[in-house]
Amino acid sequence: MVASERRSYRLGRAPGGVPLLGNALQLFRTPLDYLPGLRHEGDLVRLKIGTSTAYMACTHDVVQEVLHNPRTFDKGGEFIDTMKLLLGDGVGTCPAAKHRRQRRFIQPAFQRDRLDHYCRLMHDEVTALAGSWRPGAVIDAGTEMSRLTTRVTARMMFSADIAADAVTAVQRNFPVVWKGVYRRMVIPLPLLHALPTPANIRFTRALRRLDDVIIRMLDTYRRDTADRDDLLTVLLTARDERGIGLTDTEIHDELMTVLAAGVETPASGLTWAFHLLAENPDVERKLLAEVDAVLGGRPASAADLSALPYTQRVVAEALRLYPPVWFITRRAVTDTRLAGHPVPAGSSIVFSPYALHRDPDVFRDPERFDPDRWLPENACELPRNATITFGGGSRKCLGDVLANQEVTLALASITAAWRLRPLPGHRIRPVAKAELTTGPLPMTTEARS
Ligand code: HEM
Repeated sequence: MVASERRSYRLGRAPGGVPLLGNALQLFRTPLDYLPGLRHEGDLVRLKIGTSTAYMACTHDVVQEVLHNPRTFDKGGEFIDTMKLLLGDGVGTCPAAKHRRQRRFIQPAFQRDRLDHYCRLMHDEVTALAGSWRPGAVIDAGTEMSRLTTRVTARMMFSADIAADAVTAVQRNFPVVWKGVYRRMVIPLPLLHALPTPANIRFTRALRRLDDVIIRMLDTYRRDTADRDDLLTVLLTARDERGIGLTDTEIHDELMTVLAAGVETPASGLTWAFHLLAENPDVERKLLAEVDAVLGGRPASAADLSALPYTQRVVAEALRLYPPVWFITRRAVTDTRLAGHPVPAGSSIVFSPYALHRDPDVFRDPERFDPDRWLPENACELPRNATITFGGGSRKCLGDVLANQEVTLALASITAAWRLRPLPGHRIRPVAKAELTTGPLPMTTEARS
């Protein structure tokens, strides 16, 4: 059922637009202050970005209508075109017409039987990371979490013994590439990015090195066809119903997609969780009690997950308040209607998990960090798909279960051994980049006995 069949939905106009720029200043400078307020203007709100028009879906039903009509509201628009520089027609950026095929190829890598293997990788990596810290040191929580999730994702892609160099190369080069792609998304001026500035040279070099790693790994895996528990093996062996496999370019695009989708998002979720624990001592106390009772100081493994329900609620609530993917776009491919209102072909459709998760009509006291809103007896009062942390419909995140496990295991394993304390007087504000980050978050490592 589409939203407009349930009740009538208001079409509004975004406030504060100025000639020529429209609402671009608010959108690019202060999106996290501006977007949540748009729900007061309507369920669907028309925005001007320069000379083009975008429609923001502001309420739950309207967002669901967009997510569940992927052929009408398809991937497209400037952001997606820029992402394609890196991801080509990978599963996350390809149009609906290609999507089912791409998703079928990559889906086996996310099946339950493989998740235990990824949890073992996480166990190894988090043990190594936490073992490298010294009591009383000041670390930047975001940087440390990115290091962790980059290594886990790279090892998920290439598990061969001989792939250690490839994992290191991904760890070195991916952050540079991702930063460069983000710069190209917010400043869509190709000529500027072609200038031989130090940042552009670093970007081109890091991109070339990542491409080289993938070519080298393809070559290695083709020569030695051992059955490996990793993404590259899944992509190399997958066949469609006609027995046709993926081309090298398609494999490249899927590997890059997993890096782009799977590294910084869990790192952001984890970093926010550490910040929120430091700000909410009651929650921290309950979490530490659970972690101590279950783990007794050792790192967590997949078998511990079911015994860590409070930790899982902390993760769900951190991801509600600070969803790493804070802004999502689509493009209307034909003249259509959304929430009962006409939307011309080519219009951008946008929505924000950050704004939607703060809707007081859905979440009581939405700004409050309250893991117990996810207790079954409380969560049953929320509408279905109340949060869109992982999107929805046929383009829902492929790594949703994996990401929840990854963040829960890392949070439990680190808090079993360490308390991360914020530096006195250091204030943070959410920074809306490609992901929603805390910005610099220096924390002192306090060993727990
Ligand atoms: C907390 C961590 C994560 C969050 C918040 C997150 C969020 C999302 C969201 C919102 C989407 C949908 C975007 C849209 O509709 O345009 C998405 C798609 C996707 N995610 Fe995640 N993600 C996370 C972790 C991961 C991980 C760990 C992986 C893989 C290792 C992954 C792989 C993907 C892929 C492949 C897609 C594209 C799916 C498709 O279009 O069919 N994600 N993610």
